[in-house]
Amino acid sequence: MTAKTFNDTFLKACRGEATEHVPVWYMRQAGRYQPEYRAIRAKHSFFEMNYIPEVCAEVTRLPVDQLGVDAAILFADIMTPLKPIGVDVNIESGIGPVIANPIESLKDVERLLELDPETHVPYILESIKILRQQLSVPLIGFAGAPFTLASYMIEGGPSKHYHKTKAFMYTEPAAWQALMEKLGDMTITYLKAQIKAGAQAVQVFDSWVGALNDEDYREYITPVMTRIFNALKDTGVPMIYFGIGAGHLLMDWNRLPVDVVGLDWRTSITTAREMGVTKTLQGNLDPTLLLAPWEKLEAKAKEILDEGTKQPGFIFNLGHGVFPDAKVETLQQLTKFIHSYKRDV
Ligand SMILES: Cc1c2[nH]c(c1CCC(=O)O)Cc1[nH]c(c(CCC(=O)O)c1C)Cc1[nH]c(c(CCC(=O)O)c1C)Cc1[nH]c(c(C)c1CCC(=O)O)C2
Repeated sequence: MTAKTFNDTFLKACRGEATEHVPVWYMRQAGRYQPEYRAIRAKHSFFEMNYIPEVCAEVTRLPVDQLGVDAAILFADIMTPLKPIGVDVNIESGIGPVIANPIESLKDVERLLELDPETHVPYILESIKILRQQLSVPLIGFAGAPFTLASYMIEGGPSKHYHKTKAFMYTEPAAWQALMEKLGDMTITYLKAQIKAGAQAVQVFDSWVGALNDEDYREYITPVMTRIFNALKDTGVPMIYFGIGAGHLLMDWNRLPVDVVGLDWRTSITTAREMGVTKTLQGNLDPTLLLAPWEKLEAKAKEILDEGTKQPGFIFNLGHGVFPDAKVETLQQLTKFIHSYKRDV
């Protein structure tokens, strides 16, 4: 087997450098829309797929081989490191994470263990090492951000309005502070361990932080996010920060010591630039468009490419994860289209 040359387009774009083609990867690029994934998932629970490094590596590679994307993202979940520190979480198909022992008080926060990656998540580190031997594209490591993790830990599962989470934040400030500190420490330790094992970029998912207004974001979240990104800066590995419905927070994000901002589909690239966002951008096709006629999908993808490539260093992605009813062929066609895109000058 001859080793393919390493495709570093994604890493160059993260650093804001010009690239030969626009790099692309998709959030939730490994998942139920793939028949091969469904076949493996039929044999294992979600966490079992995490625990067996060969399975984890196989599922991580699936979309790279099948779609030809420019980066792989480790197959795990934002909940993966919470289980060994004392969160009784399960991933239920079609629902998401469900937690049997939600956090209700400072005592519950104090009960959480400190993450020791070598003993708590050795299988994650092993999967990364295996993948680095096999991949010819960069491997993205990731973690959930404190607010988003806390929302599951407090609500006990998915939520619409995060009212328990926000009520806890407002009424139990000391417990909230302690929780943010613990989750901040955990995120730093976990991502440092992933980087040491070989992750070449990291994405921090703050999917639900858009539930906060900008003042609350600054008071309750900016300190912990600043601490996380500052602690990882010395690794030299590009850092991406992503959230949904967070257009009103973009200027706060632009001030964080992070390299790349991930946009959802609600805020166009042009709007973000007009607001004053100067960071490298990643995004932001509405994943529902994967279900639309090709012409409509292509037109929107072209618009995003035209806007994104106005400055060097742009990464194409979806504005949120691939849905289970998307078609592999559509993602293949989209990837080809992005790779063949040339900017009209
Ligand atoms: C909020 C969040 C979670 N998990 C994640 C986030 C942040 C990104 C986002 O906002 O989507 C992150 C995540 N989850 C998963 C990955 C793996 C890598 C990849 O993107 O391919 C990543 C990066 C696998 C997964 N995580 C999950 C699946 C589906 C599991 C299955 O097969 O049943 C996958 C492939 C489960 C999960 N876990 C979570 C949800 C909302 C769900 C989906 C529920 C469902 O649709 O069934 C929590």
